[in-house]
Amino acid sequence: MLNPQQLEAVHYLGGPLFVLAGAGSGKTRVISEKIAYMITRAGYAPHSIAAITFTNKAATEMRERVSALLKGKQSKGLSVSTFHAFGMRLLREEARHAGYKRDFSILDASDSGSIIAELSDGGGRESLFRTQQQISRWKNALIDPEQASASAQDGWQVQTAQIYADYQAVLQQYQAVDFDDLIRLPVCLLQQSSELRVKWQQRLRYLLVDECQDTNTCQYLLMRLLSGAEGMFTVVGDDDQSIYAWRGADMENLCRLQQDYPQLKIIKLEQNYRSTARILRLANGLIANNPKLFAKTLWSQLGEGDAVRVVACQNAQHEADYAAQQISLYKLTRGEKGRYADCAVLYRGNHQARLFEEALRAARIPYRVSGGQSFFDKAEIKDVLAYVRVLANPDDNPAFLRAATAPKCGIGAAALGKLNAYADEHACSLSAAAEMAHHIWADAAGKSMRAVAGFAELLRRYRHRAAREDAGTVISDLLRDIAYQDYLYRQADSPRAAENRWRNVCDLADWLARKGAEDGKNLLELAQTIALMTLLDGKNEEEHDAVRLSTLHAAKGLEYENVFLAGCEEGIFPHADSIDEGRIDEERRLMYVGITRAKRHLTILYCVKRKHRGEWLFPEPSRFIGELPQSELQWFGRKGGEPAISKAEGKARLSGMLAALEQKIAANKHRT
Ligand SMILES: Nc1ncnc2c1ncn2[C@@H]1O[C@H](COP(=O)(O)OP(=O)(O)OP(=O)(O)O)[C@@H](O)[C@H]1O
Ligand SMILES: [Mg+2]
Repeated sequence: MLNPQQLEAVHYLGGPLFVLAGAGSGKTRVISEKIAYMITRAGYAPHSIAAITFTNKAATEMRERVSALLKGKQSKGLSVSTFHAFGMRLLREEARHAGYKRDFSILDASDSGSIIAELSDGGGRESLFRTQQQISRWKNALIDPEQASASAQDGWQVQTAQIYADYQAVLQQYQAVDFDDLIRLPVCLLQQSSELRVKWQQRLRYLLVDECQDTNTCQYLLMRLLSGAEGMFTVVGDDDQSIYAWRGADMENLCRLQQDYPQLKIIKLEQNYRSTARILRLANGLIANNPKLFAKTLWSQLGEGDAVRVVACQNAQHEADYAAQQISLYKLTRGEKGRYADCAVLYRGNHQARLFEEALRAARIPYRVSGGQSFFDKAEIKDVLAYVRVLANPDDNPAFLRAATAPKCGIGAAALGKLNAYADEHACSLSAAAEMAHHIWADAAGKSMRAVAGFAELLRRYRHRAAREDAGTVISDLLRDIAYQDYLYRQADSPRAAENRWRNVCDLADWLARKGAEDGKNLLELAQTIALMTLLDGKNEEEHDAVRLSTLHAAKGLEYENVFLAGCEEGIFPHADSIDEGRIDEERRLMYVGITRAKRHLTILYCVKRKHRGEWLFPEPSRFIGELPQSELQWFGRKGGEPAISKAEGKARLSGMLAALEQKIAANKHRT
């Protein structure tokens, strides 16, 4: 049952609406319920509604939720996606207005990083990162290369503006866009053409945006352009959970809403349905240390709940073992009802994941990592996807290069150089140059010539098949024809490593087959879908009962019964860079996000000793622990406090528990 404020938000369709509320107050739920209400009661056709979520995973969840609420009524045509996926859809449809083909490639951060590295002369990783960030910032502020150059403040900016101009030219030549373009280009198109604006505004009668505190200026503009002057939208958000300022998200956008839409209605939600009263008091106590943009209160009816534990661990190994052991205990003491998937370990940086993975593996606890190195960043996956990309978009030269060299098919550096020269001279793509192998090499029997012609023929054949046959068949035949498995075994350090990598490739092939069948898309059409999935949340995984290991950033919007906040130490969380650069408020909001993921059980972990670059450091506990209402905390392992269980003791207990669990499972099997 929705509460009166939630109902009001669901029913209000009279103009722009902003639902401003703290964590766990049902903002996301309001969006799902509102979509269902609009379709079943208010006469909106599903295809006239677009909902925007922050991650692909959130979009999947929302889609499922809405279809459950619709109880069989059709939701076909309803768009629930991230800003980037939405932008891609628009751009695909209007590609020619932006000088692109429909099948443009989408480059991820590392692809665009390599292009930028090639365009800039020298400089280390640090300087490349700065350049890439600056270009991204310009793009998000809708500043084009000429404007960037005109407004450059110093030598570095002048140089970077030049790289920006070259970079854009290369993207155009490759028929590729980067992630920023997926929002920027639609915004430019809609700004420039009133015809397109009207077309899209008429098509989308209503827009709903979740997590709007994290939209950047470009995304905000897209929203405004799509919803027109009337502002037919509902946005929901929480200024206390704004954690993407470093990527250009701007809380000012929340204030801008009020200026841009004087008729804006604001509804506040105050009841939290997620967490116990004690967890909420901690969250409220912490965030009170930040300056307030909007005043909010949050209360819960879910009872006081357990004390929140703060555990001083001896070192990072101990921290990981402790979490693993507590998770076993949690599962064991709840019998049938206990699920690993109700537990999450959240941390500030990806590098913290490894020890938890090892500890969970040792304790035979299934887990999933999110927000970490994406599945799609693995070399073998990028290799296979390079084939998919170059099949979909022959102009994608980086994909051509990667595909032509992994596995090696007899095309050496010299041959590639020759191809490149031909492509430059004739202003064509490498794929097109490869088709001309007979012209480029006079000797028809030469090895290079045969290799290049063979590769061109392979691409041609598969391009033809990919447009007609189902994705699964095409990809598995392709893998066989290029002997990719043999290549992995030749390349890898050990057969085991090769086996793992081949398993990843098979996972990808299975997934492509399934996704293709589900969405009715062929391999060429899937290419763009895949590119988008690398953003933020990696591969869409099948849900099964597994502990979630996640960065705090990637945990936004989610909830778990039992949450462990790991590495709460000065330098780690808050992060050393944020301390140096005075970005503590944003780190505090991140801590607020972490605390409010917990429904019932919350454990805060820190290490008194941690190895950093081979040296032992003795970090201070995070200042955020000190800012929490101390009477709500129960300490373990601190001098004079209750001891955290020692490592040896923990291991002994854990193996005892595992044995008991195995017995139980065996007994169950017997019975059935
Ligand atoms: N009226 C209600 N009655 C019962 N449960 C509710 C109600 N509204 C929301 N909930 C539940 O409360 C939990 C939190 O809701 P939701 O995720 O929508 O909150 P949120 O405001 O989006 O949180 P966050 O700020 O973390 O994104 C969910 O489990 C949701 O199903
Ligand atoms: Mg939410």
